[in-house]
Amino acid sequence: MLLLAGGAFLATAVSANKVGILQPSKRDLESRYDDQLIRFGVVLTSFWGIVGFLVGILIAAQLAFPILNLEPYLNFGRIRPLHTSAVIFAFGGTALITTSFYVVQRTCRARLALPGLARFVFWGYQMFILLAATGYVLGVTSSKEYAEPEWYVDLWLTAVWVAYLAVFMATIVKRSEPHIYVANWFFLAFIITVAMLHVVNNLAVPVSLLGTKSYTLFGGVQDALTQWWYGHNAVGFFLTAGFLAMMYYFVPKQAERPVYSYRLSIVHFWSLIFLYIWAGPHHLHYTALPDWAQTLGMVFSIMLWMPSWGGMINGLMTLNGAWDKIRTDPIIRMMVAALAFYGMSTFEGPMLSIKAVNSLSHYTEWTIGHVHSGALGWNGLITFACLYYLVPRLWGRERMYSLRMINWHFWLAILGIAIYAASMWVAGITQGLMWREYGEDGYLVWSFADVVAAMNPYYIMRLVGGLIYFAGALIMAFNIVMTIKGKLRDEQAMTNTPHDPQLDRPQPAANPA
Ligand code: HEM
Ligand code: HEM
Ligand SMILES: [Cu+2]
Repeated sequence: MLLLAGGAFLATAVSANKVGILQPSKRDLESRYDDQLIRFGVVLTSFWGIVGFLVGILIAAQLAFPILNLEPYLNFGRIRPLHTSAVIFAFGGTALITTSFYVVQRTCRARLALPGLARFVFWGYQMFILLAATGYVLGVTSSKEYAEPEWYVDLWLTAVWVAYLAVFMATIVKRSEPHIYVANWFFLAFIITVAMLHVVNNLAVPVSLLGTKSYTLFGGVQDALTQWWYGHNAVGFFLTAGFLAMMYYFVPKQAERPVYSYRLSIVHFWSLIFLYIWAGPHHLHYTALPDWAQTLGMVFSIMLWMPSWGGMINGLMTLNGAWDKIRTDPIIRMMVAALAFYGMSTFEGPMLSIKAVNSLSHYTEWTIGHVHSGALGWNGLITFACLYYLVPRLWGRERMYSLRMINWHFWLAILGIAIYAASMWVAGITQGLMWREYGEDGYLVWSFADVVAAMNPYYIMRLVGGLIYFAGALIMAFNIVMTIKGKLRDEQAMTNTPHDPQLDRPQPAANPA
């Protein structure tokens, strides 16, 4: 409450003083598009990424070295949701709002509608992040995974989100381009579905008006089903539909090719949307949920493989005729890797949803490996690539400060993901097999504590993978700062046979850098 009051005070002060954070700046009023929020968004996305990865590293270290559980504010139970919210909602959410405001203006050839409300959306969402994060550290939680914020934060986010829908829709309505490009379809599906999921899953009765505690409206297995209807579709519409929207704009742009198949994009859009909504019960296999509902979740998950790969194929095939760019353009290479990880995790997901497989994988680190091959590989890499696309354009620079640093970022990220995912896959399958191993006398061979101890080396490996991934993100942050400052690193081209016109500049004979 104090934070809200402080935020409102700050907002009033800032807008009264016309600092230009809450109003379009002069530069943006004169330019064709309203890009002020997008510049803030690019910086904040990088910032939240670094924060979120750092908290991920902290909890990874806590699992490897339990002595790092610092009671009460920094114990694992409070910091884990801080990590998941920081990466999904702060890093991912800011990236989505930022890119959606950028993309909708370009593809509609219209300025952002309702500029005042757009500023409320942007800064109000940052306020939501602060409200949620402070709550977690203080032990305020609704205990619903990925929906941990308590009722007062939920209400605030509802207001912000309705405004977001209004700004986005109004911009589409006033478009001067008759066609609504497919990226906007995906963004709209993301905004509308997240609104529905958020409102229904967070229906709750507060205990008191001035207290933080509330109780959910649902009970028992209904609560579990509502929660995973939400949780699964948070993956489907936040981490997938929204990021596919980014993919559909930035991959063709960077590749300088039209999207491979417009028809495929429409077909996989509608099938993705209709199938995702039903797959949630795969999170509740072998629970009190009726068996038919579990099977339903499994069947829809397996069908989901196809529209998912439809998106991957459409993205990859957009490079038709420009495949050499993978060698010459590190941003394209990052996009291709992101799509490959999207394909991998949407193959693994349907497999995990098969009940026989899930009986081994559920509750194990395998799930964590699956999550991070999607999160680090797909969401992380596609966001980094979009940031690299945006920064030079938003600040009017020729290119990023250093292309070679993008290359370093790429390889560090790939190495980090490989170590993270591989260690979790091995850990998870080991864990699952140890839990179910019977001896000849019919007793379980391993006690629970034995299995915990067996995980330790993998936890340390995962920590190393996370640190490497993080190092790549630090290089990106440095690269972005230098680009914004207007610096250009004098460096040799990535290859001697350049394709990208940006690389066609005459190169010095020797490498002075
Ligand atoms: C340096 C990078 C990262 C590290 C070191 C890291 C580490 C971790 C750790 C240690 C956990 C807890 C695992 C457990 O309880 O067994 C976790 C959970 C999670 N992380 Fe990350 N993470 C990183 C990046 C990300 C990113 C970028 C995202 C999403 C965009 C993400 C999403 C999640 C989610 C959704 C969970 C919960 C998984 C579940 O409950 O099944 N993480 N992470
Ligand atoms: C066709 C697509 C996908 C299907 C069918 C699918 C299916 C599954 C299944 C069966 C689980 C394990 C449930 C359990 O045993 O508890 C799971 C967990 C998870 N998946 Fe996926 N997955 C898909 C794609 C993705 C992608 C692309 C991402 C991330 C970008 C992702 C993020 C997650 C997360 C965060 C969890 C952990 C939820 C939790 O327990 O906290 N999934 N998924
Ligand atoms: Cu799911």
